[in-house]
Amino acid sequence: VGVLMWLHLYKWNGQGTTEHFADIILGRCSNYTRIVQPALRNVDCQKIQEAFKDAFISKNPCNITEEDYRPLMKLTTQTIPCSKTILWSKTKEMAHQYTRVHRDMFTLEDTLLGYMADGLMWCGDSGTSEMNYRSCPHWKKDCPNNPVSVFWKMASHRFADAACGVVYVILNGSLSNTFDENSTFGSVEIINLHPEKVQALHAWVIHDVGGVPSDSCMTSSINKLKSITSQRKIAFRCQHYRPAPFIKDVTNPECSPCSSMI
Ligand SMILES: Nc1nc2c(c(=O)[nH]1)N1CN2[C@@H]2O[C@H](COP(=O)(O)OP(=O)(O)OC[C@H]3O[C@@H]1[C@H](O)[C@@H]3O)[C@@H](O)[C@H]2O
Repeated sequence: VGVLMWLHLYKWNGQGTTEHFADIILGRCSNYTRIVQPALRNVDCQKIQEAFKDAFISKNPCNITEEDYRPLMKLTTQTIPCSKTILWSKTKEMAHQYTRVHRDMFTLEDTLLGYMADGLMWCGDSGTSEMNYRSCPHWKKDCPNNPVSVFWKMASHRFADAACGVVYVILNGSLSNTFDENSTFGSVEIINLHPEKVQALHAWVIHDVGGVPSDSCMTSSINKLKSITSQRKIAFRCQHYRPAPFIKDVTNPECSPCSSMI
């Protein structure tokens, strides 16, 4: 029986549920609603923890749906001021350095939902109420509709759906496809921005310090992003930066910012 149990727990190719997952969710929720955003102090973190677990516990981890997360979504609705939404793609660390300096702006991680889940893994299995700490489905090697991938797709969808005013996106100018249509930004967020609420998308393209300042706003992938936004009746603007001035917003003689309207 032991071997069968071992096989049952180790059958996936992805990392297992983060140790103390439920306690981390509860602790992060309390921290966020008391310290990071006290305006949310009336949120019930116990209920949120329960709703998060109920989304995937005792369910097949390859057949999770956005519906499973609806109760959690209802408990974590949050209003972001217009022109304060920051999206990112392949620039996670840079985006969070920026919002650590510009505290009035929000990446998904700076909202309660993203703050609680960032960096964690979680999955369960039908037929048991336990979390699987040994392994969880890998989105490519096992299945895309696993608890973590469905969560980020749903959270990203909702984050973009709620955005208004000017929306910013931080992209990586050091990659050949600075804009990747298959990324979450490219396949979920950009298509869920509402033209009646979002006037413009401003892309900040960051290229390596010391790297040759390519004119990374004129690449084919950025032109693809521009064509998608104009088809959706959303104005587009692109500026490219070196990391340092971008983060500290200091003027930098050679590139302050190197803007190019396209
Ligand atoms: N911890 C977070 N993870 C993710 C966020 C997010 O906000 N926080 N995501 C997605 N995401 C997960 O990160 C990788 C892809 O990143 P990466 O390839 O670097 O970029 P993506 O465009 O796919 O996704 C970033 C974009 O979607 C939201 C966030 O608001 C950004 O505007 C993939 O597994 C996604 O499911």
